[in-house]
Amino acid sequence: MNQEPSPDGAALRRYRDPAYQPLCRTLAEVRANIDRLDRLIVPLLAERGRYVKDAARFKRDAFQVSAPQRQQEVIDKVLQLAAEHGAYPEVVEACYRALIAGFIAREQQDFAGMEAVPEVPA
Ligand SMILES: O=C(O)C(=O)C[C@]1(C(=O)O)C=C[C@@H](O)C=C1
Repeated sequence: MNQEPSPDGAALRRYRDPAYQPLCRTLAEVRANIDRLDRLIVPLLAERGRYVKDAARFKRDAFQVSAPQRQQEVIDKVLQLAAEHGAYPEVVEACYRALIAGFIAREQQDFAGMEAVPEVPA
């Protein structure tokens, strides 16, 4: 029978690595920390989204919105940050590929609703 884990029960398993230091006494405590971090992450994603929206003002066409070279720079940068902070690289890369895909879709929509700035004659 499938059953969700008990939030308040004692640990059922342990890591074989003797150096592993548990962070929490219960799953409820683990989840309270995950929820705390999600409350920090989502506002940061909202702020990031506002800058992506602003980026559309500086672009000429759909290729520039997609900016594949910049996408690769962002992936390389976050993989470097993952290494510095001990984050799982495959998780960071998957998150950022999904994030960028979502942001590009939004930016393409924003771009389609914009008008060109008239060019000022020299
Ligand atoms: O840097 C840009 O030009 C952006 O629009 C931002 C961003 C990003 O989410 O980091 C989004 C779309 C582009 O594919 C490249 C990067």
